[in-house]
Amino acid sequence: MNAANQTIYALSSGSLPAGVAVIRISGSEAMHVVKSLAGSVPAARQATLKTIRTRNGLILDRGLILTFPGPASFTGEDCAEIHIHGGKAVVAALLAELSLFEDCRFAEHGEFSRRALENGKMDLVEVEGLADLISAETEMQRRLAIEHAAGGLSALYEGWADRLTRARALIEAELDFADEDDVPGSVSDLVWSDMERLRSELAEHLAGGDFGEIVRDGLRVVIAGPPNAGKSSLINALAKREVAIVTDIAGTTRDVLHVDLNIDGYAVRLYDTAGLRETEELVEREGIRRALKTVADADLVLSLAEIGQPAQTEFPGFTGRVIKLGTKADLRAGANGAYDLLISSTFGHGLAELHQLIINDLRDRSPSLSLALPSRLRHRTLLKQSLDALSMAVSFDSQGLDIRAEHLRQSANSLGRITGRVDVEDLLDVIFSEFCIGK
Ligand SMILES: Nc1nc2c(ncn2[C@@H]2O[C@H](COP(=O)(O)OP(=O)(O)OP(=O)(O)O)[C@@H](O)[C@H]2O)c(=O)[nH]1
Ligand SMILES: [K+]
Ligand SMILES: [Mg+2]
Repeated sequence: MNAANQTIYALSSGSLPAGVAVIRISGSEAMHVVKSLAGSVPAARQATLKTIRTRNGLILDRGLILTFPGPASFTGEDCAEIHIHGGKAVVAALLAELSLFEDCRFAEHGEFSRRALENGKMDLVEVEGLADLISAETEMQRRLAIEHAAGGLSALYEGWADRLTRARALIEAELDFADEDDVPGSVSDLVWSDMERLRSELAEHLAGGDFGEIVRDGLRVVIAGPPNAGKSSLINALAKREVAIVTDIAGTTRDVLHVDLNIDGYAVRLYDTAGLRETEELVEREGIRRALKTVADADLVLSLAEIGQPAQTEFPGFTGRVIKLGTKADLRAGANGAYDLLISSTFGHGLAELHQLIINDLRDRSPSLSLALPSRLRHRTLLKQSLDALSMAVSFDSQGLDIRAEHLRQSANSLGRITGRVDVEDLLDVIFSEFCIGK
């Protein structure tokens, strides 16, 4: 039997020890394995308490067994779950026992999901959404992931692909009858006005990808400014721990450091960087080079300056938003209009207001209340291809109908590749390698 047909098993629950551990089994041998371990196969989808024994009759543990005969299972194959006590030795003993069954082996990364995809239980966007759901750490990441995992986005793409395909069919029908004089032009007009509408829907959706990626990967906020402005003190104050070294020596920070924060349910990755100044010192220069590169890749820059000093507003290669922060406000009284906000990391002043500025920035970026947004480069690339093909189809009146129909076909194909309806075999290894074992 080749590897793809073998029955697979893995620990699907989290790290051990734990109260309960769940071992999942999928494949044609699943029911045979359950019968051998538990003496009989419990009724489908009913948790049943069983004594689990080795093939020599020794008791391994007692636990719940659930069976899901295919195709009504996660993978579409015969599946079983064994819920045992989550002790390391208990789980090791059961996994060792499972390895003795013929045509059974330990699952690879994401192999359960891969089988679900191959058996048509999920499409590619749903599979990616599931991976994101499992790794979601903030509420907004969870909400975005569930849109993908639960099929919201797939339905949108399939609806659009169907619309493109129907339009192409109508255009091709018109081509077939082109010799006959009595074909009304109005069908074609209706098709093209609908395609024009679809083009703006697609463009709007694609534009939401910036925000989708920010929700999924986190907003990149970079702290920048001259040496001793208090950059490292700020990252420490926001992280509530000593992430970075703070001294009164200018040029303390050299490497780029970061912490992940959860601000109002959004993932925010905050970077501390080397102080920006002219210097001949080799290590510091390298630090500054890295700082500027990090700034260029930022979504939002916090430009720090000690109160009284001007805050830098322009950074090479960065066109996004800059928030000017006057630091060490405790040293001098009185606000100065040159800053967006005055803070004191030492005393915690202004930090709540800074949180609010970051939240406002995120809200400004959000295209809509819905999180049915593309969130990966893969989605964006294919959406862009789909949009480009559709734009070609609608915007050149002079080209032949057959060419325009071909553009419609290409546009639908690109959408089909997002959900995996159209050839994606080469992509699968990359996508599933992100998964943990047991998913
Ligand atoms: N009074 C006061 N001092 C501060 C405050 N924030 C930082 N400092 C002091 O300013 C000095 C420099 O702080 P750092 O956080 O190391 O500054 P930096 O911008 O990271 O400096 P480099 O890494 O050298 O670029 C330290 O002595 C801090 O204790 C503040 O809010 N109030
Ligand atoms: K310093
Ligand atoms: Mg520093």
